[in-house]
Amino acid sequence: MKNFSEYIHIINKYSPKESVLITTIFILSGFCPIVTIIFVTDFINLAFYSAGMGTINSKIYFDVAAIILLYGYNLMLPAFQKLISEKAKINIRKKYKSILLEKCSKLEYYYLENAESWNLISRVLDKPENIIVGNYTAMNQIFATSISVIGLISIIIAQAWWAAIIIVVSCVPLFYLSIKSGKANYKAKIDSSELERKCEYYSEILSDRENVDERSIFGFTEMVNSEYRKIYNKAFKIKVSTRFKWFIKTKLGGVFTALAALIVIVALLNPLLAGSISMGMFISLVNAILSLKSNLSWGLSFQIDTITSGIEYMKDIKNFMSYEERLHALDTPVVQDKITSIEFKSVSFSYPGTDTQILKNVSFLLEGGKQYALVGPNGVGKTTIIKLLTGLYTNYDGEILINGKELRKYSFNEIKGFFSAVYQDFSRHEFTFKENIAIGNIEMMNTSYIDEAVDKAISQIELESLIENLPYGLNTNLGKIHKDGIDLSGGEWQRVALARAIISRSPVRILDEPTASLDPINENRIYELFSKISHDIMTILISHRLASTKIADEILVFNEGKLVEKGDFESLMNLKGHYCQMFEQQRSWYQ
Ligand SMILES: Nc1ncnc2c1ncn2[C@@H]1O[C@H](COP(=O)(O)OP(=O)(O)OP(=O)(O)O)[C@@H](O)[C@H]1O
Repeated sequence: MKNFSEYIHIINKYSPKESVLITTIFILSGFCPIVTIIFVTDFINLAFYSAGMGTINSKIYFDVAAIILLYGYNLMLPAFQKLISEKAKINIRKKYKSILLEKCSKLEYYYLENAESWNLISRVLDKPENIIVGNYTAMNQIFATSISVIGLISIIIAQAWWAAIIIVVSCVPLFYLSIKSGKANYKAKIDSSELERKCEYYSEILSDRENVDERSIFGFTEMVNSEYRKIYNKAFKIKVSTRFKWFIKTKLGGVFTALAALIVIVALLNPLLAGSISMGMFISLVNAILSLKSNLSWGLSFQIDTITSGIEYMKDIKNFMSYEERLHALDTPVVQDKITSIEFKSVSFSYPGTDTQILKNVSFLLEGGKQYALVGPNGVGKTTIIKLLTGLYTNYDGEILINGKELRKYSFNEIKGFFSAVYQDFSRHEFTFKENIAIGNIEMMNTSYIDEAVDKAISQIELESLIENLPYGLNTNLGKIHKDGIDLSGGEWQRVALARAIISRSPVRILDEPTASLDPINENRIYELFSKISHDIMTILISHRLASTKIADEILVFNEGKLVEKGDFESLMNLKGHYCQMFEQQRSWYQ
């Protein structure tokens, strides 16, 4: 019931005018059948009377006008209601969906990496406006039908009370089946949503510009296409077979209601023959019962079904809203002036919901102003260390100290203030060239200092010649969504990401495979530039190209979640351990 009223609360809050209009329309339409009975009865009685008298009673014109108005209202109702519902949907999309999106961006990181919670998040964010307005409309429709049924039953009770009971009782199986159907349909939606997301992914592979080269060179279009069709059919079957099964069941339930309506119509013949109801009343009651029957057996089951699914959706929303948030997740980073040390003390870590220990009792000390490199084979936990360090996961054992203070004692925006980063899958923002760099320093972005800072970052990463060739210089839109957008090469995008990291005032720079898209000459140049501008800054570089780690003050070598070696290049080479072996192997490629 609480979930049920939540819809009313949401629409009242975010689209109050439309909610009042929708309710008014439906209340009026609920009274329509009863008022129609009154006028149709009067009209038929007057028609019979006029025929008997041989003269038309002028009151009949008033009845005709009222009946035309009522029919007109019923005719216009769907279009009018659709118009208002669309407006309500726009409001909900604008106001309520942005609340859901904001919640999403505040969530603890593990919800985004966990498949189950990610499925729920996708369901919740999938067009909430349609579900919310659809449910509110269905509720009002049921309210309107209830008004009509109560009105009709009150009239019928006066003629034959047992007939009214038959109508009410005949609705029970329909109600029951509709509720079951709504639950089953929502469950089918949950089951099919994961498959639908896979379909979306396959369709992206088939249509994205980014995938076009691989698609044509490997010729996997048909393979992906057939996989897409297979999964689409599976999802379609889950949804359609459930819908079909429950459609048949609810329609069978509707047969009860139809039979009951016929029994009541036959039963009303008695009072008609006994003269206790007029011919006008009989005809208009039959008319009303028939239209109510189709309303009950077709409309009502659909509305109950919608509401039951909607209640399940509201449970999802509640679960989503109860997901833990990261405090200060949306706050701008607190500028941190300096870093003196970062220390991992016996840190062990497993990703939430998994048993595998990714980091095993890892300890090391990093000092401010120095350059560090984390190296090791794939999957040994290098990026995981960065995730812990930047506060994305806090469920580790041991201690992580930043400037001597345990990381969990900092607020999230304080932690963010320590770091700037260039990740392996760095972002390619569809903004202008200048904005792509400037967002690295949000605090400064809207001040007059930003132009100077952007220019400095551009010159430090030596991007001037690239900008000279752009049609609007720094104001050129980058990416594909803008009509005049210019796409950059992978290496050029990566250098823009590096400039973004440089403009940030944070004292620790994380470079996770930052030069993977650069040619060797540019890569070398970038590391030289970085070391030149990084005197009072700590740099943490993750790289598989071991030549690039030579410049680091200290190299930390990881294997199977453990720190196995550390030292500068010379000492690690002399040690002739893991690092030396990997380095020699890479060197042999070039000989
Ligand atoms: N969200 C997650 N949930 C569960 N396991 C994860 C998650 N993210 C990463 N892992 C696992 O943690 C291990 C370490 O991953 P990590 O990305 O830290 O390795 P890495 O050393 O950076 O590897 P690479 O050099 O390939 O980038 C991997 O086995 C990976 O499968």
